[in-house]
Amino acid sequence: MCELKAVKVENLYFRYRTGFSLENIEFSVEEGEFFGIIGPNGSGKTTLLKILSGLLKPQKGTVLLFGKVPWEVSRKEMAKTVTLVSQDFFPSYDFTVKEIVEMGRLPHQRLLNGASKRDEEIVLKSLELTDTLKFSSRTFWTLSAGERRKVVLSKAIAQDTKILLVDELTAHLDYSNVSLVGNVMRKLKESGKTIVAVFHDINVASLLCDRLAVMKNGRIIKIGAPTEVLDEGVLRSVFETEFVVLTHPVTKKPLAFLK
Ligand SMILES: Nc1ncnc2c1ncn2[C@@H]1O[C@H](COP(=O)(O)OP(=O)(O)OP(=O)(O)O)[C@@H](O)[C@H]1O
Repeated sequence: MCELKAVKVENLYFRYRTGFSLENIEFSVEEGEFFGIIGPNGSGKTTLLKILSGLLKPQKGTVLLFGKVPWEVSRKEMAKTVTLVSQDFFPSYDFTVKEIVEMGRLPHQRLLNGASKRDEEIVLKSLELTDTLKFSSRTFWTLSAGERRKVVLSKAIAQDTKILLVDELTAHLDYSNVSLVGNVMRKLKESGKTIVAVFHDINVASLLCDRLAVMKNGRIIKIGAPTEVLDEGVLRSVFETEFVVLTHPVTKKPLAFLK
């Protein structure tokens, strides 16, 4: 019997009214896999994540998350299956960090019942994991961009979905926080979560991901292990600039540098 894929996309076509389109998108992600998406600005990476999260509906093709079509299940069921850690999270009220992370537990609560002791424990653990517990009583907008990024990730961790979609995992983070967030993602993967993440830093993608997809002009150009994708020829044709690819002396993963 064929095992259910965490993510399965077939023959996907999506077009914005302004003209940009995603075409012939086909890939699948195994449960527990860390799948990275790289590609130039405007190649369609965020649009693809929004489709996977159910925020946008494609005009053609199939999208299945554990066998279910995102826009055909209830919002509550979706919110237990998948979460999108987006670049643009703008709370409309000056919530505290703790209140933001508590929002991640809402899909698990019954109307009027409020937060349980377990919800509280999960919120605290999520804050601890990303080292944001120290900010828990500060309001979201008093934090730096990098600190806010980690809070939004904490909220997603508290939501405890089977799939995490992460747009620009390391944007605004310094080296110690890239390392911290990388370790958090590894722990999530070890606990069985499926992660699909967009990266601008292809070397961080190489170090963290099991497989990578490279996008250009709304199409997937190549999918494979980092060693197959971080190839000088592939990178040159996708980013239209020269690269040199070396091997990380410790992890043996490929690392790409501008020539
Ligand atoms: N809501 C929208 N309406 C119309 N066009 C859009 C919309 N959102 C994005 N686009 C366009 O679709 C294209 C792909 O955008 P998308 O944000 O998916 O690219 P990306 O690969 O994530 O880019 P970046 O690396 O710069 O974040 C771009 O040309 C963008 O201008």
